[in-house]
This record gives sequence, C-alpha cells and structure tokens, in this order.
Amino acid sequence: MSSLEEPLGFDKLPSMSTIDRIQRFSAGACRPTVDDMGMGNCWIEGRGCSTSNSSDEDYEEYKGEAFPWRRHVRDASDGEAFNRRAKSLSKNRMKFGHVCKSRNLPDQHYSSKCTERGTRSITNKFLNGIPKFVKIVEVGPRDGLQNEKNIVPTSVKVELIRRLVSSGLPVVEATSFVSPKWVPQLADAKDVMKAVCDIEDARLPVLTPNVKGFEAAVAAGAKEVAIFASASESFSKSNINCSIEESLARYRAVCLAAKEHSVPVRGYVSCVVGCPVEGTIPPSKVAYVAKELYDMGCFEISLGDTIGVGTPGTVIPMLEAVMAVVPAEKLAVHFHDTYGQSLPNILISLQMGISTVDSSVAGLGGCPYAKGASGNVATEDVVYMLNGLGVKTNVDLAKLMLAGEFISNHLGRQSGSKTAVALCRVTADASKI
Ligand SMILES: CC(C)(COP(=O)([O-])OP(=O)([O-])OC[C@H]1O[C@@H](n2cnc3c(N)ncnc32)[C@H](O)[C@@H]1OP(=O)([O-])[O-])[C@@H](O)C(=O)NCCC(=O)NCCSC(=O)C[C@@](C)(O)CC(=O)[O-]
Repeated sequence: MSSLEEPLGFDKLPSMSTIDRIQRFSAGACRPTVDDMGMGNCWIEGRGCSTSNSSDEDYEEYKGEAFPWRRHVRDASDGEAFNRRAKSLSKNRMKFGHVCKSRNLPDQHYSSKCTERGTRSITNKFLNGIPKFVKIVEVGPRDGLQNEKNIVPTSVKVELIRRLVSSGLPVVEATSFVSPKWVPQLADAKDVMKAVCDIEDARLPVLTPNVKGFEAAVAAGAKEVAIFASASESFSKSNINCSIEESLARYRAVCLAAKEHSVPVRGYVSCVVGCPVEGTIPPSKVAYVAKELYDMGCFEISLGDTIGVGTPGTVIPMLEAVMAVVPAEKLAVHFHDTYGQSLPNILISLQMGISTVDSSVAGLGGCPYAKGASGNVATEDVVYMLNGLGVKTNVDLAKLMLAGEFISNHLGRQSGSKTAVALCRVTADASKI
C-alpha cells in the first residue's frame, strides 16, 4: 500500500507514455454529437440532465432547450452597490486581460490566451480535445460548508445560493438531507431548501444518503438529488456507516423512489485515487462503483478525489478505467486541492473528454470524515483557467467573485481562490491610479 504522502509517479502507470495518452485522448476529441445530448438513462424527458456540451450548437441547446429558464436570468442580488461592484470588477478584468470571453479573443494587454498565429497552432494542437463548453457544478453551499465548525445561519446560506445562481452557474448543490448528528452544519437542510426551491435559473440538487433523506428532500421541494458511494470500504464505513455493497443496496432503493417521483439522481464516487485509511485505490474498484451507480439510473457520475492526493499520473488511469464502463459525457470530476493538483487534474480530465467539473466558490470545503482534506478547487480558479482556454462556462467571474467575497467575509477569512485574491488586488491597485 503506498503512502498518500508520496503521489504515485508515472512509473505506476501502464506502459503507454503520458504524452501518448494525452495525444490519444486529444485526438479522440470526445465531442459528443447532438444525439448524445439525449437524456440517456435520465428519467425526465425535456429536463436538463444531460451533461455533454461540447460545441457551440451544444452550448446554444444547453442555454435554450435543456435549461429554458436561463433566458430569464435574474440577478438575485440586484442591489445598486452589487451591480456597481460587479461592473468595476469586470472593467478591470478586461483592462488587465484576465479573461477571454470566447475563442476569438479581444485585444487585451495581458491575455491569458495566446493570439500569435504560429504559437496559436501549437496551442490548438495540445488543446484540441478540450470541450468548448464546460458545465460547472458548484458545490460550495454543501461540500464547502459541511465542514465549517461554526454554524452558518440559514439566511447566509440562502443568500450565497442566490448569488451563485445569479453569477450564471447552471447547477448549485444546495445542502444535504443527512443525519444532523453526523453533519450538524447542514441540520437546516429543510429550511434552506424551502427558501430556494422557487429558484428557476439553476438546478439545485441535494445529497440524500437513504430513502429517509430522499423523502425529506422531496417534501422540502428538492427537484434533483445526489447519492454518494465510495470506492474505499474504510471511507464508506466512516462516512455513511455501512459497507460499499450495503450503500449500493440503499442507493438502489433511493433510485427506485426517485424514478417514481421523476427526480433525477446524480451519483458520487469518493476516494477515487486515494483513501485516508487504505491509501491507493485501484482504478478497477472506482470503475466498479461508478458502473453500479450508472446502472441503477444515475444520469451523471461525479468522481471525487476526496482527500486531494491525485496527480495527472493517477487520475489518467483512473479515468481510463471508468471511461471503459461509463461514457465520458456522463462523468464529472470533483477535485479537492490539498496538494495543489486540482487544476492540472482538471485539465487532463478535459483532454480526456470530460466536460463537467465540480468546484466550490472561494475554495470552501473539506470532508468531516476525511481528516486533513482541504477545500474543493475554487470555482473562480476553474473559471479563470477555462476562460484562458477559451472554454465557455456561462459564468460571470465578477459576480462569482462577489459571491465568494460574501461568504469569505461571513466566515472571517481570506478567499481560498488564488484568482479572487489576485483580481481583488488588481482592482484595488487600479482604483488608486
Ligand atoms: C447515512 C447515515 C444517515 C447513517 O447513519 P446511521 O447512524 O448508521 O443511521 P441509522 O439508520 O442507524 O439512524 C440513526 C439516526 O439517524 C437518523 N437518520 C437516518 N437517516 C437520516 C437522514 N437521511 N436524515 C436525517 N436523519 C437521518 C435516524 O432517524 C436515526 O435517528 P434517531 O432515531 O437516532 O433519532 C449517516 O451516516 C449520515 O448522515 N452520513 C452522512 C455523512 C456526510 O454527509 N458526509 C459528508 C458527505 S461528503 C462525501 O461523501 C464526499 C463527496 C460527495 O463530497 C465527494 C468527494 O468529496 O469526494
């Protein structure tokens, strides 16, 4: 069993070199056709469960058909001050060229994307397989807050969710209907859900560990749920007090109930590369659990590096194993940033054809049952990188940063997003000029 302090190296990979793999996956350009945008095994017709958004047409379809409410995006935090601040951040963002709005970059002082013709073709060669649109699943209000010691008031959670939705995020995981003895921070799940269930601009899934949680969630107005299994026996026991097989049996019951209510179910697999107790987790184990969740009806499977030990060297074989049994367009990646590896791990996942990324505003997070795990990758950092790559997300970085500032101020600490910290400094400096 390898120590988690020593990330696995390329020597642990099967014989194909990493460059070969990247090129193979890039050339494969996992670009689902519009047909692939179908609901697959998702149960609700006409509802936006599909995750594959890999071309401009797909993006338009994503905006117009799958998520019709996006045409009426509301600014939930529509105070004058908020809009002034957002405008000022956007102005400075363009001035300093942090963000490109599309693949055709405007002329900027310091662009994060290359515009020189020669260099651009080399860039294209390496970024060829990357999807043009990435769906970001914001997990801050749930994964981000669940580990906070001091109870965050319900009103703050609700305001955070509203701000995140108003930044353009298509999915905001709102809370968990778990035992309040196990996760006291989310004991107000019912009140949070009741306060936000009228929001139509985004999907607001909630975690449900069993049928009891599912019923409570639906009664409170939840329209989408997520179940969470583990690829590690030890983590399954400490997180949900049962073995992997027992958890799968519970989740089959949740999926059956969800099918009756026409509620879409997302599945998580945690500890996909490492477990705090067991160390390295074999890719075959991750693939097994992912396939079970997919077969029981989950429309999307999110692969969680719960303790953030993965590197591209371990993420590639794990994804390769999972993609052999679950289509890439049904997969999401969920990285914690304990070792600062989230962005390279996300980049390699995109190159392998994944187009859904979980992240948490201001880098909030950590799992109560995974000691030492740090926050999720910060949503601001993901958006900044994707903007730099010319990948669309539909997220307004300035508004997102204000949501991050709002919750960081409440928690009394600096944002965990490097992008947010840097851009705030730039804005402050610019205002002095
Ligand atoms: C699964 C259980 C409930 C089993 O907990 P248990 O103690 O084994 O359950 P039980 O069936 O024996 O019931 C014990 C008590 O809990 C109650 N109970 C039972 N179910 C519920 C429910 N749904 N909602 C509210 N209450 C519930 C039940 O009614 C009973 O109440 P009592 O009679 O003692 O008053 C517990 O272990 C639990 O809630 N665990 C959740 C832990 C959690 O949320 N962890 C963080 C999730 S993060 C994660 O998994 C990773 C992820 C997804 O983020 C991805 C990544 O980062 O990699």
